[in-house]
Amino acid sequence: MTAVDDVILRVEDLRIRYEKGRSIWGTPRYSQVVHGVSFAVKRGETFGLVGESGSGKSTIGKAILRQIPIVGGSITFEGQRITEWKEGHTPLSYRRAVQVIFQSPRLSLNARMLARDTVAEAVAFHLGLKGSELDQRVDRLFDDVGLPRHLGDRYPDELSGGQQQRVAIARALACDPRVVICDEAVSALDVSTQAQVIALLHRLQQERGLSYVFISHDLGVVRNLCHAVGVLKHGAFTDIGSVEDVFERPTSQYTRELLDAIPRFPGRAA
Ligand SMILES: Nc1ncnc2c1ncn2[C@@H]1O[C@H](COP(=O)(O)OP(=O)(O)OP(=O)(O)O)[C@@H](O)[C@H]1O
Repeated sequence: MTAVDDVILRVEDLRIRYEKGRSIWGTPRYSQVVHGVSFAVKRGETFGLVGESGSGKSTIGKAILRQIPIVGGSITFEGQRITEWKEGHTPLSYRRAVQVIFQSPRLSLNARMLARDTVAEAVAFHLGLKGSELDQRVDRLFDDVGLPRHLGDRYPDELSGGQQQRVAIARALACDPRVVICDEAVSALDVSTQAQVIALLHRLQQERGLSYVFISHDLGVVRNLCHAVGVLKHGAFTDIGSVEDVFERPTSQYTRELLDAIPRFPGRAA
């Protein structure tokens, strides 16, 4: 059994709907996209959310980030029920503790800001550092994500996709988060760059004790990086459990079909 303290983030019976237009009387119409999803993310581990496009993966990520309202259920972070906070009143401490990395760093980075300034801005905002202290912290973050320091003088468009994603990771790490939501964070990268970024995420997890919610449609990648996984279909889990259980002993036909679609899996990233 999981000790309560092992769990950093708990999602219980989460239900989310989006407004889908209005009736001729002006009454809002809703479409429910997440139907009672529950899972726990352990400290220093990775929980994978997999499923086909439109199954509700990013919606769950957005709810954890408090970017969208929920209809029912709860989300608890380090014992605090964050879904009880009023909309628009997310404490800065939570926004620091839970960061996100998106699929396209090109879209998430400011095209007119140098890589170094992108990271420095986050460090200055969250940690209030200036001058040489700020410079040293930014240098360390570049080193931590394996980005040569001289690349700090480039704009996003002058960097490769993998380098851009490293800048986005360095920026996300600037405030020492405990949880990082990785929303298709490696999906846009070519296979060899993808492997390098996965190895980087794995190393950062070991070094910093980070927990990840890893959103992906790629089961091979999930098998490599995740400890536990939930397979989503139309906003509900068809399977949930340890990676070994779900991949070796899937209980639903849907998960079996997804697994059959990939021929074989490499071992876990070192
Ligand atoms: N802002 C929105 N307003 C209305 N419906 C939305 C909104 N965002 C997402 N949806 C719908 O909610 C459902 C779940 O979308 P979501 O983006 O969470 O899926 P996903 O599994 O992350 O898909 P993908 O892998 O393509 O990103 C989809 O049917 C989508 O069309």
